[in-house]
Amino acid sequence: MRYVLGSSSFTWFQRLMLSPRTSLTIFLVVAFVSLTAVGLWMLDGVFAADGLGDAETGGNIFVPFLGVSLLLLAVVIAWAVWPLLRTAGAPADAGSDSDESGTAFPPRGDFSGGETPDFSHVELPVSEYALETYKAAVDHAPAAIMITNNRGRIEYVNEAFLKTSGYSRSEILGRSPAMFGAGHTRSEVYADLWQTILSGSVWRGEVCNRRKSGEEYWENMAISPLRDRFGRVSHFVAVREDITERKGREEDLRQLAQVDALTGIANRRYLIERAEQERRRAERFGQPLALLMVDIDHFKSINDEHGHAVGDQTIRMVAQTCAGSVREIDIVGRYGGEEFVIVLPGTLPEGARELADRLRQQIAAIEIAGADGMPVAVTVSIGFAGFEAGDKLEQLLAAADAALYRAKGLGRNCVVAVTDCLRKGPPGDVQ
Ligand SMILES: Nc1nc2c(ncn2[C@@H]2O[C@H](COP(=O)(O)OP(=O)(O)OP(=O)(O)O)[C@@H](O)[C@H]2O)c(=O)[nH]1
Repeated sequence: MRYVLGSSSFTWFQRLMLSPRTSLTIFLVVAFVSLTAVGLWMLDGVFAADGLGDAETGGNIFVPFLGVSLLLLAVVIAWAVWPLLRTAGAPADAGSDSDESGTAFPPRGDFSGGETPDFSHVELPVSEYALETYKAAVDHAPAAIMITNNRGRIEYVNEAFLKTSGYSRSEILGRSPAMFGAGHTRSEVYADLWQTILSGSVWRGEVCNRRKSGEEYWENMAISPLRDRFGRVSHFVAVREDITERKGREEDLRQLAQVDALTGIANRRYLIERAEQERRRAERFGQPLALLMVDIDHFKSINDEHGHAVGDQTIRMVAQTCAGSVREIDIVGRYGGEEFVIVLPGTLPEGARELADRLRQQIAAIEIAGADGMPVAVTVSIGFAGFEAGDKLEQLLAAADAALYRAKGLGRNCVVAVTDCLRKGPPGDVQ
């Protein structure tokens, strides 16, 4: 016999019709009425002879027969209606655990330690019709639903799950949910997931999975433990929503917020944010940090002679050359119109000079066709500075800028390191 908790969605009439107790009652009532009718028919001869019986001799046996029948009828009806009267007054999810014979089930929860069991929940019998309705609701729910047992094997997936994952049911059932992992989710996320659901709570999070086609997709998941009637975790139900599109939009917004539209490298705002992170790291751990400031020489002339399209193309190519010359951990950003900043974590001034020289030469070798079809000469001036303890980011930027200014003064297409004198402002030593 199957049961379900909570009866608030059932009308009295439905309860009445669903209860086996009611069916039995109806049967007994019909039986009593039939018996009474048969008794009357059998006593027909007596009535025919004596009317309603012999009052003097007390020979009217119909009256006690009917009395006993009605009494039994009243007892049976009371027996049938009493549980409904009791449960009707209780909250929707309250009552007592009982099966159709009235036997209490072991209630949920851990009752070790001599606690009084809580019999406040009632379990009402559920018809096959109701169960079919619930199953259809889960089967065709718009969210993907998966049920795994407590050994981590998949026991159920609904239609939406099959559609999202691209697998057939037979390819999924009995296997581990790990089959969907794209391999990007950090192990701490899974550790947190298991810790949460094994402690009986609901875990919510975003996970990157892989469809059967190999395509990766993002899902927002809520996983909750299911307990059996003895309070033990027997299954886990996961409700999953495909959020790949939303993630894509978020990524687009992130790109817009961080990336310079013309060049594809970091924009000024993001550059400063990342540079500040690196400055703090250098400060805290006493690590070296260098910063390069790169500026295209006579860029105004390029614009004027060849037009803005060629000017833009020049900016793009210089940016790409800068980005292609550095390590993954370095940060390249567009600081101004034709000015770029390169942040070099863990780099001493010697290393910065080496990179700056190489970069200057690579940029001088860039080939861009001008408006007249002739190559455009592109050179850059570079100033650089090493982080000194206590430097604020503005000071570090100003130091590199001072060196760049000096490089321009020296005739451009050269690299200059900042010196103490340059840091202090007045013109000084040039390297
Ligand atoms: N095509 C194009 N031009 C830009 C962009 N941003 C700034 N500029 C132009 O770049 C030019 C920069 O000129 P200046 O600051 O005088 O510098 P310069 O001509 O490179 O001279 P030096 O730096 O002293 O060698 C200005 O004419 C700006 O209008 C851009 O995104 N695209």
